[in-house]
Amino acid sequence: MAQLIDGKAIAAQVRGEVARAVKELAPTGLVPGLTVVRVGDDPASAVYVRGKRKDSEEVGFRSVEHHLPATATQPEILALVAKLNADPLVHGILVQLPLPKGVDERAVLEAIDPRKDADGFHPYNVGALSIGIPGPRPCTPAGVMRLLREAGCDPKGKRALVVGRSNIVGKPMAMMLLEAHATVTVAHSRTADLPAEVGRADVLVAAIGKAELVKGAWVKPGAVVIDVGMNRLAGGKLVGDVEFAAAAERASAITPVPGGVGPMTRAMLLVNTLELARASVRR
Ligand SMILES: Nc1nc(=O)c2c([nH]1)NC[C@@H]1CN(c3ccc(C(=O)N[C@@H](CCC(=O)O)C(=O)O)cc3)C=[N+]21
Repeated sequence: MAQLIDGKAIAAQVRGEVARAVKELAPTGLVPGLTVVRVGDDPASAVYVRGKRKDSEEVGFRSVEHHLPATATQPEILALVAKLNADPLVHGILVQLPLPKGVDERAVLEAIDPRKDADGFHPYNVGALSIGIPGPRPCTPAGVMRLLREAGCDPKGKRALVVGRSNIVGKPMAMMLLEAHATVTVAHSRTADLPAEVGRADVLVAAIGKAELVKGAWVKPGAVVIDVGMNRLAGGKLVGDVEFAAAAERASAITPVPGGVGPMTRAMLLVNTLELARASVRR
């Protein structure tokens, strides 16, 4: 049976580290500030943003949420981002995605000052990741790297397979595994033989967004399996992109859903904001 990688517990540990760092900064007068912009009334976004707020307050950040109506126009959103860019108390800005239809997401993400980019989604920071310049990194793949480390898995020299090629998870995940010296393959919806690719992977990161698409029987015995998927079934149950029970019989370690990657995504947002705040006094 596989070792269970407890994302909830590791995320709590990361929050503890961030809280300690915030206390150490207090005498200097620096309080990391995270501002979340939420547009419209997507119920899932409301839940996520509430969670981010709770996390930020727990670690001692200055936490602010701006909620714009679903009818907010792109110029209005850009004006808010410009105001936050200019506010010295704001170190991290997160614009909750997805944005309402008709708003150009790319234009909004590009308008965020890259030095305040809590998600690491700005094209400058995407480029920085690809050539190894330090900076904020996308939270989900950064959380996965931390989970691997905590599970005692060093990707160096291993075959890593990332299933999914999104800008927010798959692509940055591949870059981070490459930086960690893995031999990286990226599979996606047009991959010819996914079971064969999975069968070769020592480290498997599933980020497709389809419930239990990756079958346990495909998993290489002894592999480390990280499941980024969060799929809500009709009955309300949350499942990952990997068939958990069957995969756990073959893997050496595996993340659960929920309680795996999700809590780490939130925790890494705090790490990014702390680092952005620290960098703000160095310039
Ligand atoms: N600019 C931006 N940055 C984001 O990081 C971002 C975003 N927009 N839009 C939406 C997605 C989604 N997301 C989640 C993070 C953690 C959990 C999480 O903690 N999930 C729990 C379960 C929650 C449940 O039970 O529903 C878990 O996996 O254990 C979920 C979802 C961040 N997102």
